[in-house]
Amino acid sequence: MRFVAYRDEDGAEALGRLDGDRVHRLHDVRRIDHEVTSESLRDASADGAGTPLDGLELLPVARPGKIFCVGLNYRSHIAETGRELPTYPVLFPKFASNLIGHGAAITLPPESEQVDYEAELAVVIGRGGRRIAREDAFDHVLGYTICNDVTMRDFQYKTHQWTQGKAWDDSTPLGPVLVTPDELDPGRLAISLRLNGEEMQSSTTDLLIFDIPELIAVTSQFTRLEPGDVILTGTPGGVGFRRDPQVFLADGDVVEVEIEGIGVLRNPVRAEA
Ligand SMILES: NC(=O)N[C@@H](O)C(=O)O
Repeated sequence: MRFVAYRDEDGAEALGRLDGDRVHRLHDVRRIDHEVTSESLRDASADGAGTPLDGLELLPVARPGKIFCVGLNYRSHIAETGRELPTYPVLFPKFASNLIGHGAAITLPPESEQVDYEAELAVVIGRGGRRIAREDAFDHVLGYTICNDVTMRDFQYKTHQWTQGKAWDDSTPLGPVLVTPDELDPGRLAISLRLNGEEMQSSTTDLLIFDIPELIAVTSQFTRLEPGDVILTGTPGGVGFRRDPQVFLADGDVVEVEIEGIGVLRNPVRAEA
C-alpha cells in the first residue's frame, strides 16, 4: 500500500491511500505520528471517490517525534570524505520542523554558502519499542520513503558533531509517498540523485554498512522508538562538497531523489525571502 500526506481543500492536514493517481482520504487517520500503527493504517476506512493526486499540496509523509540520521553508512561516501570506517553508527538528529514535502522549496538560508544534497532511504516506525532485537526489527517498520538530507556544510564542520549543519528549518524533503513492507523489500533498491537533470549520486541499498535491523536495534537500545519516528539510513558517494569543483545548491535549481519501488522526490531550491 502507498500513502500520501497532503493539505485538504480547507487547509487541514489529511492522509490518503494512493491508488494509481487518485488519493482516497482516510476517515480516522489524519497523519502518520505516534498514534498510528501498521494495523490502523492497513484497516483504515477511506473515501470511495478519491481526489486526483495532481494539484494536491503534499506534506512531509510523517510527523515524527524523533528523526535519527546516520552518517558514513556507505563505503563510497566514506572514501570521498577520507573518513575511517565506523565501528558504531554515526548518529545525529533532525527535527520535525526541518521537514518539507515533495514539491515544496528547499530554502537556502542567507547564513550558508554551502548547501549540499544527500539522497537517502528513510524508514518510518509503525510499532514502538525499546531494546528491539535485530530479528524483530522489521515487525516495527510502518514503511519506507525518500529523504534529501540537505546539509549546510559550512556549519556542519564548525565542530566535531553535526547538528548545526543538519537541522535547518524548511530544508529537508521527506516523501512523496510512504510504501508499506508488503509492497517493498528494502534489501537492494537503486538510489540516485539528479541536480537539474544531471546524475550526481547512484548506488544500491545493499551497500549500507549498518543495515536497517541494526539501526533499529541500536537506536532503540537507548531510547524508545515511537510510531511515526523516522530513521535516515545515510547517503552514498557523489555529494557536492567532495566534488572538484565543489557543487552547492543554488536559487532556481531542481533536485530529484529517486528510489526504486518508491518513486521520485522532487524539490525546487529557493533563496530564503
Ligand atoms: N557527510 C555527511 O554529512 N554525511 C552524512 O549525512 C551521511 O549520510 O553519510
